[in-house]
Amino acid sequence: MGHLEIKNLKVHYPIKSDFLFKKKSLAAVDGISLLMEEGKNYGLVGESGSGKSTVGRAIVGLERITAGQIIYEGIDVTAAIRKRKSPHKRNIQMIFQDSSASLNPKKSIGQIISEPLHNFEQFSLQEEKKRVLELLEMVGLPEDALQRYPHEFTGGQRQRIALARAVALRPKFVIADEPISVLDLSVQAQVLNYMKRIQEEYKLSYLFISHDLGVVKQMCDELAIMYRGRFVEYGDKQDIYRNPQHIYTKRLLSAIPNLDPGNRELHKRLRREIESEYEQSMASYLAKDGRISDLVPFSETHRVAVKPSKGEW
Ligand SMILES: Nc1ncnc2c1ncn2[C@@H]1O[C@H](COP(=O)(O)OP(=O)(O)OP(=O)(O)O)[C@@H](O)[C@H]1O
Repeated sequence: MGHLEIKNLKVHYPIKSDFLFKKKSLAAVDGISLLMEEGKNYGLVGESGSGKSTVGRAIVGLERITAGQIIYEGIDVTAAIRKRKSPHKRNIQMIFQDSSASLNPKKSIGQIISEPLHNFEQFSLQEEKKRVLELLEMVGLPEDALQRYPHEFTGGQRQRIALARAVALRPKFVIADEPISVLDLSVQAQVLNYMKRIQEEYKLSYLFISHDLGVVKQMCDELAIMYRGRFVEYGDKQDIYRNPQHIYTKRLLSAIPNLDPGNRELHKRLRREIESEYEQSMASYLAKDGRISDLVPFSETHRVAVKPSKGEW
């Protein structure tokens, strides 16, 4: 079984400093590690600005890494993955949130989907067309989509086109960065269904990036909760939903709208825990005249024990 490992990844962006000669940087990702096994799905969840997209982009080689390693099948690909035609790219692909930016408006759907095939396969024209049609069918689009352009499709259809392009080379890992967050609810479910179906067929793994714990619940086996460039909690999905350890995770969970009736009790419990933790930290903050950052102890990563799960959450 293949695996993709991220080891102590850091991505720091240089920022302007008030002082001459003093360089400052923003730690968008500040030392995260994750081991992804082929066939399993992973969720990366956090608020806007927590560093999720930067992690995804770094894994596929779109960011300059400050420190750390990307290891695929035991091989350090950190430098190689940054090259446009790196052979590792065929196994690690990405879908972006905004399809109007990620699909070139000047290229037809046929050209867009066949691009990775051009770069990595030695197909004849006929073979290439056959494969593109196969991919279109997989994402539920008609043959005549081949000659049409991205603006002629809805947001949901464009994400399906992006999905077809991402899986054209049968990659082992697909990083999906908020792939459905700008779509209507009914369309969201449709795109997720195509993603699931393709996963079953290709046995690939998704790293599903989202700000919404409700969405990743359907898609992932394991979850990492990210806050200010670090993981504050990592573990089995069921465990995290049933028994979140970190106050930040509790806050994200308690913010999920429309919880099923069975989970209202959990909601209430989380709210009580959040209030009590907040009061405690406020008391200790006032007692020792600490810094604001002492208010909530966000620095520690909680590992949730992986227990056998009893039924769906
Ligand atoms: N190219 C860049 N240069 C400087 N700072 C950046 C750059 N890209 C991202 N950042 C900053 O890094 C931090 C993390 O950004 P990132 O986009 O990874 O977060 P995110 O959790 O994916 O949020 P969102 O869901 O809003 O995209 C933010 O503070 C952002 O402003």
